[in-house]
Amino acid sequence: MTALPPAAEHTRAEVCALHAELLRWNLVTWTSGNISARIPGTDLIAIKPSGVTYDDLTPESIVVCDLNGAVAEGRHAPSSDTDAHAYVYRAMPEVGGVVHTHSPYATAWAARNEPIPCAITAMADEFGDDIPVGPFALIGGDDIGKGIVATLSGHRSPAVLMSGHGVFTIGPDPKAAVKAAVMCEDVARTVHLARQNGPVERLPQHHIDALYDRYQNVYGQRRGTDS
Ligand SMILES: O=C(CO)[C@@H](O)[C@@H](O)COP(=O)(O)O
Repeated sequence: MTALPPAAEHTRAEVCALHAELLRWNLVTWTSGNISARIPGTDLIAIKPSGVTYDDLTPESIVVCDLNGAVAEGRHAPSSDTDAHAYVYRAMPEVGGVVHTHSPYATAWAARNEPIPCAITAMADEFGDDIPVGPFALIGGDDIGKGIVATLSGHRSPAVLMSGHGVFTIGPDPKAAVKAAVMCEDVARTVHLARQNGPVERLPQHHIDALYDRYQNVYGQRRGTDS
């Protein structure tokens, strides 16, 4: 097996810990869903082992793969979505984390092949646009990854609803990708509930742009301030 750089163990521990957030926010059921992260300074990724229940995940069970999805180190077979994650990392160098869930409200929108309209400020903040739908693709191989990249390249949204399947999110790091998955399910539920009582209007684009800019560049604690 490949001798791993020190960063690999830190990333494996981070990826393992972040899977608990998918349970905490009710985004996964049984063994569905998975998280991966690029291992800094390497051409390697750390990804969830396939079919392992969340309670049984440990840092040592997180699998290290190269950017073609081949196992570099690990006792388990990697996620069945490894090809999809690896394709995204090869095609989008800015991406440091990828998350996949079947969270119920967002997956219901994916089942309807319907983008979630940017109708509330929380969507403008985090997604800067509608949450788009990507093409249906079978699991394994590059088709899911190609659909994610084709849909999200040049798009503000870090989330895509893969038709008939579920949510994939990206981020500069795995925590950002997990946040995008949490917020995707939150807004999917809110907009769904709103539409139960009547049509929902998309916010005017200039408001979406202003809200997105504020949230991405002003909101919260800036670096260097006492937080
Ligand atoms: O949706 C799929 C594959 O895309 C599920 O099998 C996936 O959520 C979980 O698979 P893994 O346990 O990561 O292999």
